[in-house]
Amino acid sequence: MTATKGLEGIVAAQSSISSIIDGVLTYRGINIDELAEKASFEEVAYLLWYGKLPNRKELADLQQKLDQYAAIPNEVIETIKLYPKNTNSMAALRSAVSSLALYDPISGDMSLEANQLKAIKLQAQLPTIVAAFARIREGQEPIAPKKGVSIAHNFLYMLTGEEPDSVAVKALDQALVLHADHELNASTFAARVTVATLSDIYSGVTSAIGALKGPLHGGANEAVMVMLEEIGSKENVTAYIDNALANKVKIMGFGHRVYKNGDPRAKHLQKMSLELGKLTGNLELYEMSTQIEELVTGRKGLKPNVDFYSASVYTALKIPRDLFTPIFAVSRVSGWTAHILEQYENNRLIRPRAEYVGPTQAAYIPVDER
Ligand SMILES: CC(=O)SCCNC(=O)CCNC(=O)[C@H](O)C(C)(C)COP(=O)(O)OP(=O)(O)OC[C@H]1O[C@@H](n2cnc3c(N)ncnc32)[C@H](O)[C@@H]1OP(=O)(O)O
Ligand SMILES: O=C([O-])CC(=O)C(=O)O
Repeated sequence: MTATKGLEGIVAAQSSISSIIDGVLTYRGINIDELAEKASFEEVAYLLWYGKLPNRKELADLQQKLDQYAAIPNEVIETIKLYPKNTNSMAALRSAVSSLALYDPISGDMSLEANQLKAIKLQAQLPTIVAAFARIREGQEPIAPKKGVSIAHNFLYMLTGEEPDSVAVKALDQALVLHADHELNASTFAARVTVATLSDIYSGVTSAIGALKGPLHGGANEAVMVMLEEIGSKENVTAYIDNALANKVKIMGFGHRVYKNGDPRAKHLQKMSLELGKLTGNLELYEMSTQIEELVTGRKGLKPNVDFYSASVYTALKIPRDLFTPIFAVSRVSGWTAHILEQYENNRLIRPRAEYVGPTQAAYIPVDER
């Protein structure tokens, strides 16, 4: 038995949710480029869960359910108020999402209908949790979700208490579409491993949030912003990148396990970053980012991934840096839950083997003789 480090190239599940074939990403067979231009995030969530785009009535029914479940239990709000104010935002999200299960009377109901409803509840409630956490830590009261608006609109409204402008809503909606699913990435795999024991959907999503938090995965979008802030201005880019590469420091937002010729989502985020930069009259972050891209691609052949330009996009939307990864979770919960439903549909325990490399035939030495 020989282990493959990082399971690179190992096909560990069958799935009909999203595909990456020859560098092209599709959700249920529809090219992400088309979805990014034309679809709303709610349509995409429906597509991921049910395998087809919703008609008007199906979309209206989904919107009605999202409205119905967007408020989070008061007990969850009260516990968020007890979290340390400077706690990590993904740790807060992980804890709050885990606690949702305690107040959901159907959390242990494993029927398909109950699990489909729990997927919608989680999708409705994650944005409310992230916005509530962001306000509570600032000493502000959380804002109740609005009815009849998109998740992107509602999130920006709950964050600020003000009606967001349509450009910001459109940009966030598009970012949510681009982050919704991505085949067997680490957090989705964590979710599938968890529920393959027949544990519940809340356990699966809690595992997934834990996996997304790390900087080699979703946490990279925040790390990109840390890097941009450290660099400070365009004049410093070359020295910073040269120094990082010379010291074998990874440049956040570059490289990918599957894409070797570029991540198809990155170009959409780059375009958004440019457009938002022009609109806000501040192109500094966009220009620094393109300069970094030129250097890293030129020196190492590495291309930006989905996390790279999302940092400047979210900053242009005035979203605090440590909410970038929670926003990734707000989008990816659609994909996680779709994968969890798919796993339940044709389940088998996921239990690979390890290549043992430790000592063999070691003797037990009594404690007083060690
Ligand atoms: C939503 C997402 O999860 S997208 C990914 C987000 N993560 C990041 O942006 C973090 C930075 N990138 C990385 O760490 C990696 O490219 C990963 C984790 C995305 C992919 O990792 P792997 O497929 O395991 O590639 P691995 O880390 O083994 O890298 C292969 C080689 O490229 C180098 N490399 C990979 N990414 C980078 C990078 N961002 N900067 C500098 N060098 C890099 C590695 O140092 C390694 O070089 P070596 O062979 O000389 O040791
Ligand atoms: O697929 C991966 O390994 C990481 C990624 O890009 C994602 O989860 O969106």
